[in-house]
Amino acid sequence: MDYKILVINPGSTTTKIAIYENERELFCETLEHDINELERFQTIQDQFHMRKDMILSFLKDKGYNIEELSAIVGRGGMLPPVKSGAYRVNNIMVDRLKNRPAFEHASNLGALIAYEIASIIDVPSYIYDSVRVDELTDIARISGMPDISRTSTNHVLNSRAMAMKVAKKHGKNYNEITCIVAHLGGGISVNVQKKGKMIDIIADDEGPLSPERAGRVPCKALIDLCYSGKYDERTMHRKLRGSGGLKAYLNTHDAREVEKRIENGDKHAELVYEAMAYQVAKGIGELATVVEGEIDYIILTGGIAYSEMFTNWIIKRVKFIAPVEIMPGENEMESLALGTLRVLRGEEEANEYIE
Ligand SMILES: Nc1ncnc2c1ncn2[C@@H]1O[C@H](COP(=O)(O)OP(=O)(O)O)[C@@H](O)[C@H]1O
Ligand SMILES: CCCC(=O)OP(=O)(O)O
Repeated sequence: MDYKILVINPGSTTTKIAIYENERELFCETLEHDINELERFQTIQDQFHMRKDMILSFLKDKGYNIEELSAIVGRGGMLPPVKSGAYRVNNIMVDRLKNRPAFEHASNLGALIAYEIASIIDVPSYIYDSVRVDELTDIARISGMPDISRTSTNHVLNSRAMAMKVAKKHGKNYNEITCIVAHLGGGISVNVQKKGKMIDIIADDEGPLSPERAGRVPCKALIDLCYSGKYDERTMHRKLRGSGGLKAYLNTHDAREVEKRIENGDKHAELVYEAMAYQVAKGIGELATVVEGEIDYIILTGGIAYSEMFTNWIIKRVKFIAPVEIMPGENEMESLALGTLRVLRGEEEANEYIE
């Protein structure tokens, strides 16, 4: 039986869409959203109709009939912690993402738009390997402050897909290997996957600085800044996510632009950019202790993994731990499609979302 799957992946300034017929990609398109147009909306949630309508008109203009779709999958958003794999989108998930997401993020729209379009044509909608997959061990949850329990938010979809690819490349089963994956994109996350489970992570506000995020910063100074009266809450959040990291130090979140400056002799750019690699390497070292150094592969993936300059800085610091595999780019659209295909074929069961 043939299946056609529409994949929806909303990012901060783009919505990527693709249609897969079984394993074959029929097309993949990035719909760009004008930054001035996005600023018209108070919240990301308010962009729902604009993004959904844009997808539907794109499909219509290109002659794709949505009635032919077997299922729709969206990138999973900021839910309370969930399991890995697929979830069928239901009313409870929709209510959570619309009204009480863990925090605002463009990916919250993935499930919502998938559900809305799927209900027009009466097919199922799913999310797969949500950013909120949480398989941390009990010991990893202790933060040092009883009011704050550690939880997991990271680039699960691409990180798991790359780990599976590397396992396959070496003729091994994903569930047999232990690896550390660093996703090097606009946001950076590092995670350790032991025999199919992502048992600890270093990401986001606990992680390395990244093109648009501050990462882990000294807490006492951060508290002082929050109460300094200089910045409101929204601005402080933006300093951590959106306008932190390379953007704050160098006024660009494009790693390629930073590399051009370094090639032209900009020593400050070099210091900050190498600090980002240094922090990624430190994160890998830290997670290596979680599995007592027993690691089969370290995997570098995401857009910045295309850069030899950047990956070489990491490799020189971590190659004593395990062999390093470079898997540049991200595999999110294919991973969403293939995960859904396994569900449609009955090779994998979708979880039911409950709270
Ligand atoms: N060839 C390259 N060399 C260095 N950096 C790159 C290259 N290609 C893309 N990047 C950087 O990758 C980052 C985006 O990574 P990507 O994984 O595509 O995004 P995201 O995780 O934000 O969806 C940007 O900082 C971009 O400049
Ligand atoms: C670290 C959680 C996932 C995430 O932030 O995704 P983006 O980098 O795509 O925003």
